[in-house]
Amino acid sequence: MLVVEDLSRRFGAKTAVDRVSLEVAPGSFVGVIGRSGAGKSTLLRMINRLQEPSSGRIIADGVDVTALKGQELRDWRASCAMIFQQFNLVGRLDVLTNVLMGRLNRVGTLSSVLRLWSEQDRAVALSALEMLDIAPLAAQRADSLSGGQQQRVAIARALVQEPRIILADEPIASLDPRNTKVVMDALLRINRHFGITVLCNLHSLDLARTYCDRLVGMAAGKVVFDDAPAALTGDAARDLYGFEAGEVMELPETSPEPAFAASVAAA
Ligand SMILES: Nc1ncnc2c1ncn2[C@@H]1O[C@H](COP(=O)(O)OP(=O)(O)OP(=O)(O)O)[C@@H](O)[C@H]1O
Repeated sequence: MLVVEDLSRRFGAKTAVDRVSLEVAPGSFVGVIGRSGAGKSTLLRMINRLQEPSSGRIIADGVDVTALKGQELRDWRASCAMIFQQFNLVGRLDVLTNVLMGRLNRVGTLSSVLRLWSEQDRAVALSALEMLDIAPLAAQRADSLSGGQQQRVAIARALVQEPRIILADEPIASLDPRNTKVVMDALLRINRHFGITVLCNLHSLDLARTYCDRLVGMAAGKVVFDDAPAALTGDAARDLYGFEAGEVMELPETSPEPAFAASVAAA
């Protein structure tokens, strides 16, 4: 269980995240939604400790993550892998090497400097690429791939870290609709297959309702909605997004269809 307790982050006079408390069950697929500037990225970055909280705590399976230092902090970062909008691959390196970078915390310093990967590490990386249907691209330079392919490489790199949690910060924001579906399907597949908890910042409410089994809505740093996607009625979306609501979702006249994720789980 991941527990966020009364977590805040201030930047000068601005409170980006304001006393957020959440409990995230293992294996869930949680969408974090809200207007630009609501505090979604700052929340995810604090969970990974890329950003230090101003106050509050993050507890993972009873361990106070906010107090971790040194190797324990590095281990925590490896166990909650981040996926970014801009993929963050090394463009001049091939796909397999980019994926192997996710194993860096598991090999010795010398091996990592010399990039001496074991056969086992290569096998793990290749199987992650197979899981994401991009194994034939293993030898290609990362910068020769499409955006959707690059994001799948980034997900494979996250997967070989053997994380408990994946924190995806607007992972599809720079992708076209076809690649958006491929990448969201890939995240859902690894969530269901490995039971990895996914926290995913999403701008599109329609995508959030389609893929997530819980939605956390943020406004001005606070959690203002926390419920199943089916509870996100047009009125709730209007409360969350105000006049922008029509831009981020098809506003339903009645209750929305059950989430795709729920129907997959029930099948
Ligand atoms: N490093 C920083 N320095 C100063 N202010 C910051 C910093 N990071 C974030 N903020 C501010 O904190 C608030 C929340 O930002 P954050 O990026 O978490 O929002 P968001 O919901 O992820 O937005 P978006 O959807 O646009 O990414 C914003 O007002 C932002 O300008």
